[in-house]
Amino acid sequence: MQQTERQEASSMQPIWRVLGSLRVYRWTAVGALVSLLLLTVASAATPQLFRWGIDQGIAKQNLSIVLYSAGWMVVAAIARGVFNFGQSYWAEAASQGVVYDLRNKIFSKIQNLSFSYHDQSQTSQLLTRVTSDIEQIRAFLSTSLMQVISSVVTLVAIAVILLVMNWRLALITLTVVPLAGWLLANFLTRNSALFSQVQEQLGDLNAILQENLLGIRVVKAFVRESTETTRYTEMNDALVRANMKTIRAIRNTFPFIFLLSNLVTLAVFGYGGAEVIGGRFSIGELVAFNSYLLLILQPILLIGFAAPAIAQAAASAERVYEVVDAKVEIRDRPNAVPFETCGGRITFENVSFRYPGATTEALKGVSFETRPNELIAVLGMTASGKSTIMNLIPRFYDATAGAIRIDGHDVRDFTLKSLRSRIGIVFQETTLFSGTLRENIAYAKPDASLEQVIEVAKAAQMHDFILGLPEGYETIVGERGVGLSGGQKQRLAIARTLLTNYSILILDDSTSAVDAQTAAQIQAALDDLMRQRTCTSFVVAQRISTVQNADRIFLMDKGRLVAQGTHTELLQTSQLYAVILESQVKRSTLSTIAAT
Ligand SMILES: Nc1ncnc2c1ncn2[C@@H]1O[C@H](COP(=O)(O)OP(=O)(O)OP(=O)(O)O)[C@@H](O)[C@H]1O
Repeated sequence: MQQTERQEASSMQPIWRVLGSLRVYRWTAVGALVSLLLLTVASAATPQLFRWGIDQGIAKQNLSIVLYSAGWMVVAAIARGVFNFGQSYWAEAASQGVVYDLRNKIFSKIQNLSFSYHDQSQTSQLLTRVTSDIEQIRAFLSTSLMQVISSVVTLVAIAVILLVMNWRLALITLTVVPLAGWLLANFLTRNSALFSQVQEQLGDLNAILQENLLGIRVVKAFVRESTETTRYTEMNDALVRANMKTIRAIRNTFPFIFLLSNLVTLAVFGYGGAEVIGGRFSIGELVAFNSYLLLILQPILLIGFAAPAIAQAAASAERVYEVVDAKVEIRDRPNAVPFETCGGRITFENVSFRYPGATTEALKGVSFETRPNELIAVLGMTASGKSTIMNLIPRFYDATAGAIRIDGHDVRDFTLKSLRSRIGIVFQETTLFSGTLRENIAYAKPDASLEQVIEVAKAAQMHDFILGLPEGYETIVGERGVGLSGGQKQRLAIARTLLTNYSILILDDSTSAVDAQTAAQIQAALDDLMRQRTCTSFVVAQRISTVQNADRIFLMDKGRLVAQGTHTELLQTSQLYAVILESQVKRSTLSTIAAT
């Protein structure tokens, strides 16, 4: 029992937190609340006007009172309209304010979350949180919350009025309240899990859609359209089934509430009619009583409809706060200092690393030190840990054991912003943003002049291609660079990085999709830049030309740094190097033949 109470309390906790965020918009919320109270007064006054019109006007054949009461009824109706508008307007304004803040908060949190969080969370689930979960919260604040407050106020006001008018009849009427309340409470306790399930399934459905949109080319290439459609349809069916379950639950509860109200109407009419015949109650009072009976049912139903929405909003709020509260694993240390000058001494001290959730280590006891202005090529079989080394230098992840230092300072002692802005990295996979080619190249430096953009595009062997386009640098590229070849995207990514204020440059297999000749041209242009501008450069290398140009080669195997030295040295000392090189010579010869 205690445990259930605790669970309920904790499941409603996010709702209290949402309510707390109304503090920022307290005056708007107060406006909504005051309008709501005045609306209740106007509604509760109307049956009294009826009573007055019937008892003092119609029964006593006094036309002026009939007209007066009718006139006041019109005034009450206008007041209801005005206050209704006021409460909807202000409630909407407050709810929009809260979700505006929440949307911004969750977005900026997503920007700050570490790589490991994004590795483990589904993009589509995050999308659902930012869109439909936040919408549930908005609907709760603007509608359900108002419904509940208005219902409670109306119930209390009407109960008092009824008790004053005729306490016996009032007690008969008010029996409907606890009974309907009990039915509703039962309904909610039994079905709260169902409401969360609906939200989760909506997230899953979005996940399939998103995955499919991103991978639509693969789907088509492997002729998996019908399987994908079946997968989506099955999930869609499950969502409809869960939704229908909630509808069935509603269907099983609400008819009983209506039945209750009808029974009470019967009792009021029977007992009230007898009171009127006995002369203890006027007809006007009975009519007013009946009107109040209708008014008392409305709040109960409203609470009934609001309750599932509140349960859904609580589930949504919990999911939203889960992201807002997620721990940012990689952050500045309290006394972090800016990374300003780079001498070029990058040291890995017995570094081991295991990706969160992985069972094996991606790096095992890696140690090395670079010398100023060195160009390091990192070579190794696939999955040997090359990219992982690159990921640790800008602290995309922190080493599980050991330390990484730049000029003797632990990278964790630098502020993240300064560290990352001085490291230019070109990833293996390229992401472009929707916009022009120029905007994409100048992504990290939006105020770069066209000359600067052209300069880096030239270095990345991209300039001639761009000039050949009708719109040149103003050509729009899609969010994923649709319309550009893999090699063109990679070159654009290189240009984008070259425009930053880097002093350490990391090229993670970033010319893998570029033909050998162009890669050599890029390499030649980069070689100059690397030697002039950087303190140290790393190139995850696939090409012999890169390896030969490098000052030193690090050879990785199964997470270990197994050999290091110049090309000539490694040829003599490492059998693995010879094997890898041989496979690359073959690949290079094949691509040269293909190119000619
Ligand atoms: N985000 C991640 N989460 C969990 N494991 C990962 C992640 N990224 C890489 N790994 C694992 O870490 C190991 C090293 O991967 P890494 O990407 O560093 O290899 P690589 O040498 O760069 O490979 P490739 O040449 O194929 O790019 C692999 O076993 C890989 O499965």
